[in-house]
Amino acid sequence: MPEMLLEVERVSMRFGGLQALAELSFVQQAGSIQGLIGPNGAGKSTLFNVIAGVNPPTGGHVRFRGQAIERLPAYQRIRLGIARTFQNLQIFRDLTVLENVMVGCHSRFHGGMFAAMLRTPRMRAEEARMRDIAYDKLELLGMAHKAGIQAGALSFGEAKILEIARALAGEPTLLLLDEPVAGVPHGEVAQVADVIRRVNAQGTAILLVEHNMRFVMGLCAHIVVLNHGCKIAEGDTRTVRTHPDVLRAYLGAEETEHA
Ligand SMILES: Nc1ncnc2c1ncn2[C@@H]1O[C@H](COP(=O)(O)OP(=O)(O)OP(=O)(O)O)[C@@H](O)[C@H]1O
Repeated sequence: MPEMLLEVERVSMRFGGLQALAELSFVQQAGSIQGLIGPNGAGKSTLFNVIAGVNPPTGGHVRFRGQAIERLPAYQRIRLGIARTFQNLQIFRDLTVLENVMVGCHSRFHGGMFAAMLRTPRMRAEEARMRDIAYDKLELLGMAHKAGIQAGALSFGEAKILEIARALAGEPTLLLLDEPVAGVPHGEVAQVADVIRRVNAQGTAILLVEHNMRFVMGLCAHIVVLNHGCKIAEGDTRTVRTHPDVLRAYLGAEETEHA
């Protein structure tokens, strides 16, 4: 029996008069890849923010490995094993690729600022360890040969993969990917899909928000569909693709398939 990793239970999110999420419930098993789709404004990013700890929900519960986390600050959730990437690229363009990934290691290390400034032996050892972990992540994602170059010189697809590598540096058990192929040229999409499969093969569960339907259907065995903050369908790709409410929601929103 697979472990229940994430339980979203009747989660609501209200911004003033706007109900962005309405009593939304779903679960995610450890080690699974799950898609979260829905037209613009359906509530996908709001849900990511609730799970990652940007905003507490106005109702309901989020449990991670059985523990209620909906009131925990974001940094504590990272330590528990929840990592995310963002819709808009957030890399440090002037740092090297390796240094960008090392930034993601900080949640796992505890050397203080003074230790860092004084470059104590402990701090130097931590830094060497971070370098090794960061390099391992780049190797896993097929980016080790770019470790020393400036992140600003990467292609857009590589930069999106770099963000995934940085999120992995904290050794998450759940990775939230917010539109990993938005804006990625067609020729690089398969590379990002391959990276996501590799990450998942290492045991990391993935919750994937993406508008590119072919990409989602190719990666996810199970998909949850939101519209106007409510879950309108969930199931395997076939169930979701043929569900009348899903077809109606997408037709109404003029969604297009990018791939
Ligand atoms: N901080 C906020 N304050 C007020 N309203 C918000 C806030 N964040 C989101 N919303 C509203 O909540 C609703 C859901 O937005 P959300 O960004 O979660 O949708 P989405 O499914 O991620 O859309 P997209 O696919 O376009 O990214 C929208 O109506 C949005 O305008």
